[in-house]
Amino acid sequence: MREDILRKIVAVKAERLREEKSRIPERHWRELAEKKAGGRSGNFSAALRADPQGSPRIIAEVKRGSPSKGLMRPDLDVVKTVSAYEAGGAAALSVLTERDFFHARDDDFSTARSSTDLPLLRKDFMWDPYQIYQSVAWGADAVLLIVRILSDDQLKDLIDLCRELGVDALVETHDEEEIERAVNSGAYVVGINNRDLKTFEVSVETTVRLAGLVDKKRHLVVCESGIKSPDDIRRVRDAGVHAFLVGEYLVRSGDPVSALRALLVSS
Ligand SMILES: O=C(O)c1ccccc1NCC(=O)[C@H](O)[C@H](O)COP(=O)(O)O
Repeated sequence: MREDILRKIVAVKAERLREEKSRIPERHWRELAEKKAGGRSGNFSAALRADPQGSPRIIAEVKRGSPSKGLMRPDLDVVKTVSAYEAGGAAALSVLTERDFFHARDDDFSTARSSTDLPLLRKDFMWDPYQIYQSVAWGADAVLLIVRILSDDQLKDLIDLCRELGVDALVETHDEEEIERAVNSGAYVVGINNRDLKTFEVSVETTVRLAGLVDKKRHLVVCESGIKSPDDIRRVRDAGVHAFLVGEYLVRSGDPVSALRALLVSS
């Protein structure tokens, strides 16, 4: 069986981070982040909270490629994609910023930021406060924290730092144990990723199974990965999930406005 892809990604990312830190010290990002702190506070989580009878909240992802699918959209135009997601009714956007496995370009996040006022999630592999300061300095409303790559202390410290800086943390889990660790570390927005990191198989049944473990009155739950039809949304929505993170289905659709609208009227 294949090795968990996260280990590989983190090893490559650690090298990139070392190089980045040698060029730009943490102080630079910290000072910028502290100036911006609280400016966009709570935007992301507020966008995911909705009237349970209303349409589903969708976080639409800007995604050029992935470890499971390779380079899907080398031609992806971030400005046009963001504008289509806005027109289609996305509640928030996710922008992948990892270069080696997800083929992100250096300016994808800044281009998205200057193209929309919708809440933006920086989706990357993060374990160092440096990356959180940098995300806030870039104008992120939320950052991804993946439980599997963090110790309990790291997770708690990063969630606390996010709170101090007024940025939401989408705390991503894959199984029962990780949900418990996320909740015990103070996560408010809990993501459940449907992708098996060893086989790359995706099944929305993962969210259906795990969502029951999260108290929906105290936490927001986000279903992540593998959503490719209105039926998937219907199925998961019945489990009480607040929002859905959708990438591949939208970037491959050829018509993201219609694809998003179809998902939004699915319940
Ligand atoms: O997308 C992958 O292949 C992948 C592999 C290993 C770790 C993470 C991966 N994806 C990150 C994501 O969580 C997704 O980009 C996001 O949930 C959207 O998923 P999808 O709608 O299936 O593109």
